[in-house]
Amino acid sequence: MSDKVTVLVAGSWGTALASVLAANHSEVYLWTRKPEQADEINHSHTNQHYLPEITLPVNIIATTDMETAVKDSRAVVIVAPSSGMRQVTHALKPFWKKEMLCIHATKGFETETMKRMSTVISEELGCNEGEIVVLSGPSHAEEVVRLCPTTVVVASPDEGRAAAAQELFINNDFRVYTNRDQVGVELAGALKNIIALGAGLSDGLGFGDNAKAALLTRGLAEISRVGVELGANPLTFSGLAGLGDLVVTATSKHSRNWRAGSMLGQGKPLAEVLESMGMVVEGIRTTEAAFAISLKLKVQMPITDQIYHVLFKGRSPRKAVEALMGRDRKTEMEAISQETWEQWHS
Ligand SMILES: NC(=O)c1ccc[n+]([C@@H]2O[C@H](COP(=O)([O-])OP(=O)(O)OC[C@H]3O[C@@H](n4cnc5c(N)ncnc54)[C@H](O)[C@@H]3O)[C@@H](O)[C@H]2O)c1
Ligand SMILES: O=P(O)(O)OC[C@H](O)CO
Repeated sequence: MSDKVTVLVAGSWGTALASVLAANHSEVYLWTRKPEQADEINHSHTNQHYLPEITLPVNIIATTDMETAVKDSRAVVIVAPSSGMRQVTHALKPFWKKEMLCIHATKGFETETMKRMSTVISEELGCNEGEIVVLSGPSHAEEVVRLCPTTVVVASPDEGRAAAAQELFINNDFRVYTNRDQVGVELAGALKNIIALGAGLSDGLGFGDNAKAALLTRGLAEISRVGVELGANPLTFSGLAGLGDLVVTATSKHSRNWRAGSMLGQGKPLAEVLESMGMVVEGIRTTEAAFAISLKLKVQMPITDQIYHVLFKGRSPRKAVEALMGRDRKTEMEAISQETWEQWHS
């Protein structure tokens, strides 16, 4: 089998994952829709807009031609933002072969349908959802390209495919665990972005560490709650894709979700915040999807509910905090359904 591997889309994370793969494999093809970006990567070995001051490995070959990118590849890693996932996977389909390993590293939902990314990909490629591997965990692109030690998890119910994805990526700087809980890993990676926005809002309002610790802890409780209702293993939320990624996204200066939340907390309007980012802020769309899911499943997500109203209904961040702090008195475990509680303690 050839040693060629392919990454679809050359944003921050796609480029960083291509760099990891370039350390392990002889040829890494990186597909982008932008010809000027492909030229920059091939000639200057940089991707300045997304990863300033980083020199990329020379065995990353950028192209705008999907067939060139994918032909004879052993694995395709899709790193489109959730908003572009269906379109990118649709473009991949004519060149896709069943024997290729398909991995995605996107953290979000298709907002219109509330579907997870593995569902969207499997629908477009015409394969089983379980054949897709999801890569997630605490991993900012800016640190991965500087070879800072990073750990991630690759998840699929197909243990052979998860092991193959582990083998593809693992090296001394990038440690990869496997997990069978594809649903949980995918949901944890997407939903933590909402709580990271909330942590940014709290910091933007000038609150302290107590507020942030509360948001992370109660946030983890509510994303685990909805995750379990959607079929996740609750333990996944204590792992790299859950707690690990929640901590990094809610506290790191690299986090776009935290930064966006912080600007909103300082009173900037959403449109201005998004304009100034120049990169995707997945938590915005994810809040919309999670709010709709919580209504549909009748699962309590009080923090998500408040952030939804701040983002889309003009509620002031201060009013949102008041609403959270003034909720009915509860025991800490009260919001967990009886059924889930019994499952955990049986
Ligand atoms: N940046 C990180 O550190 C990081 C880490 C882990 C996971 N992620 C996840 O990876 C995904 C991608 O994020 P990113 O940071 O690379 O975003 P980014 O904003 O840095 O780059 C997104 C890229 O996707 C391209 N794109 C958007 N829609 C497209 C379409 N329809 N067709 C083709 N190209 C399209 C854009 O042109 C851009 O180059 C997100 O789900 C994010 O949560 C990011
Ligand atoms: O920069 P963010 O907020 O999109 O977060 C990136 C990753 O999800 C961190 O693991």
